[in-house]
Amino acid sequence: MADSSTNGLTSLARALSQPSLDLIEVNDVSPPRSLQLHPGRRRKLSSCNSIENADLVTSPCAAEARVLVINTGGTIGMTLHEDVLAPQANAFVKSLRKLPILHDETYAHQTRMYDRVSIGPLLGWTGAHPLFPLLSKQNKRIVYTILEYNPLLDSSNMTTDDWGRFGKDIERNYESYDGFVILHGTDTMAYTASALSFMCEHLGKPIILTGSQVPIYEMRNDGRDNLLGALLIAGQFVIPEVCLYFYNKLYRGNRVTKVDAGSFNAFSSPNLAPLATAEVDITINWDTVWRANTTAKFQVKTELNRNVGLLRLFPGITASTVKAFLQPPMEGVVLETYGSGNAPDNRPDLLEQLKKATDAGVIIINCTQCLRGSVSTSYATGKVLIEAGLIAGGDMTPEAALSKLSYVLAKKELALEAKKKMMAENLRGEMIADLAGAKLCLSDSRFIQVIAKSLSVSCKEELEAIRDALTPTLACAAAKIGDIEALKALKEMGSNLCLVDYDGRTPLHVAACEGHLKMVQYLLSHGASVHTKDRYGDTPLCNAVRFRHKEVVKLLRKTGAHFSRHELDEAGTEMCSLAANGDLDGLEIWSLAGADLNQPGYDGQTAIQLVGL
Ligand SMILES: NC(=O)C[C@H](N)C(=O)O
Repeated sequence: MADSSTNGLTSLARALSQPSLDLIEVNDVSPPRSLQLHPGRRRKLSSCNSIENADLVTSPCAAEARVLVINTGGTIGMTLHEDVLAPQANAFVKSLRKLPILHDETYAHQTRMYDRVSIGPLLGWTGAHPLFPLLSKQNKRIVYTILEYNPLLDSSNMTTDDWGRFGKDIERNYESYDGFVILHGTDTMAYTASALSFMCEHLGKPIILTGSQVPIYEMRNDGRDNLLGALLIAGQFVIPEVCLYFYNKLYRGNRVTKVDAGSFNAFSSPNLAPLATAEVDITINWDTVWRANTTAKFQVKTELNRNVGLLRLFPGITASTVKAFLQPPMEGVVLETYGSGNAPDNRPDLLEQLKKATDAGVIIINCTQCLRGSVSTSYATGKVLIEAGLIAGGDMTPEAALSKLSYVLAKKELALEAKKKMMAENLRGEMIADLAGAKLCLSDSRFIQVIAKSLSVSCKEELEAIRDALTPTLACAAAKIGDIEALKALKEMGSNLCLVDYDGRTPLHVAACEGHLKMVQYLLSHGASVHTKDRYGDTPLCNAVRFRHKEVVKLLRKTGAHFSRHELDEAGTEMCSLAANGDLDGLEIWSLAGADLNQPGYDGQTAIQLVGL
C-alpha cells in the first residue's frame, strides 16, 4: 500500500506535468577549475574515493535541466547508531536509487550508454543526439548529480568554513547546472541560507537548501517531499536567490528561522510571504522574487569575519555581562532587544557600555526578539539605542543580521562608516529598510509589491486594488520630486496616472505647482487631463499660475487648459491684489494663462485701473 508521503510526491510530480528525475552520484569531489564541464563533455574524476558512478554528465538536451545536489549531511541522510541519529557516508544515494520517483533507472542507463558511445565526438558537441530520448516539453527531465561531502555533518557541527566550501563548489560548477540544491541539517540551516545569500554576489540561478526532520529511509518521512520539491523548483524555475524549501514552501533563505523541532513544518518566514508554494500547482510568487539587477558576474565571497556575536537582552542583565561581551576582538554584535527594538532607558550603566563599544568601532545591530515585526523608534526605550550608536536592523532575523555582519565586516576595502551604511541597507531582500530614515525610492516598482506583501496580499485582484489605492499618492509624490522614472514604473504596473488622490489632485496638479516642465510634458503625453479640478476647484493651470511657472502655463495653455468658472470668479480680486502690490510679473502670468486684466475684483475695480495702465 502506498504511504501518504508517496501520494504527496505523486501529486507534486503531477503538478509539474510529470517531470522525471535521474540521479548521478559523485562523492566528496568537486571538479577543479581545469575540469569544468562543458555541454556534452564528460570527465572522469580520478580522485574520487568509493565512487560508484563518478561521472558528471552535462546534457545538451533542451528538455533537460541539470541540478547539482550537494549533500552536506543532516537528518535527511542519517541512520540510527546506538539509539542516536548520525550521518552515514554513501548510504543516501543508495537509498535514492530505490525510489523510482527520484530516480529513473531506464533513463540513467540510456544516458550512460549515450556517453559511452559518444565519448570521442562529444568534445565540443552541442546539438541533440539520436541516442537521447526525445521528450516533450511537458516531460521536462531533471538530471541531478549528487556531490556527497566527507564527512557528512550534523548541521550543529557546521562553521563558516563550511559555508565557504558550499559557495565555492557552486561557483566552480555554476555554468554546468541550471540550479543547485544543498541538503543540510535543519538546526543551522537558516544561518547557512542567510550567509550564502550574502556570500553569493550577483546570483542568477536558484540555490535551494533543504533537508528533513525524519531520515529519508524511514517509511513516514518528509525528506522525499522536500528533496523532490527542491529539485523540481531548482530545475524548472529561474529564481535567482538563495532559498530554503521545506514542507511545500519555498522561502527566501535570509528570511527564515527554525521554529519547530518536532514538526515537518519546521521553518517560518515571519516577515516575508513564501516565494513559492507547492500545492496542486507550484505557484511562484514572481513579484517577491529578489533580483540582483546587475551586469556583474556571479561570484562567491568566502571571506567572513568571525568576531561577531548575538546578545539577547533580558531583564536584569548586568552591565558587566554586556561589557565582557563587547570586548575585543568583538567587531560586530546583533543585540536582540524587546518588542519593536527596545531596551531599558533607565539603565545608564548598560547604555554606557553600548555607547563605549560603538564609539570604539563595534557595529551593533538592533534586532527584535519577537518572531515577527520590525524595530522602530516609537518608544523612548528604542530611541536610546539610536543615541548609543546602534543601527536599526529593520525586520531582519537575527540569523540574517549576524551573517550579514560577518560578510560586511570582512570587506577590508571598506571604511567603518561604509560598513555601517551597508548594514543599514537592504542587500539581498533580507530586510525592509527603515523607510522613515531612508530616502524612499519611488522608481523602485517593487514598492507597491512590498507594501502588498506586508499586508499579506497574495491574489492578483487584491494586488490590483492595493495598486489602485496607492497609485495616486505615489504618482503625486513622484510628480513632486520630478521623478519621471517612478511614473514610468507605475505606468508599467498598469497604473492609471490620471487617478486623483484624497484631495482630488492629480500628478499634473502637483507637477504644475512644482514647475516640473518635463514632468508636465510626460503626463500630458500619457493621458493626463488639463481639466481635472481638485477638491478646491483648482485646475493644474491655476496651480502653475499661483506658483508662477511661466513655461508650464504656456504648455498647459497650448494643450487647451483654461481657468475653471470658480477660478475665473476669483481671478478679478486676485489680480487686483497683485496690482495693488505693483506685482507686474504676477499679472503677466495671469494674463498668459488667459485671464482678463479688465475683470473687476470684489469691489468693482480692475487690475488695469489699479496699476494705472
Ligand atoms: N533535522 C535535522 O536535520 C537536525 C539535525 N540535528 C541537523 O541539523 O543536522
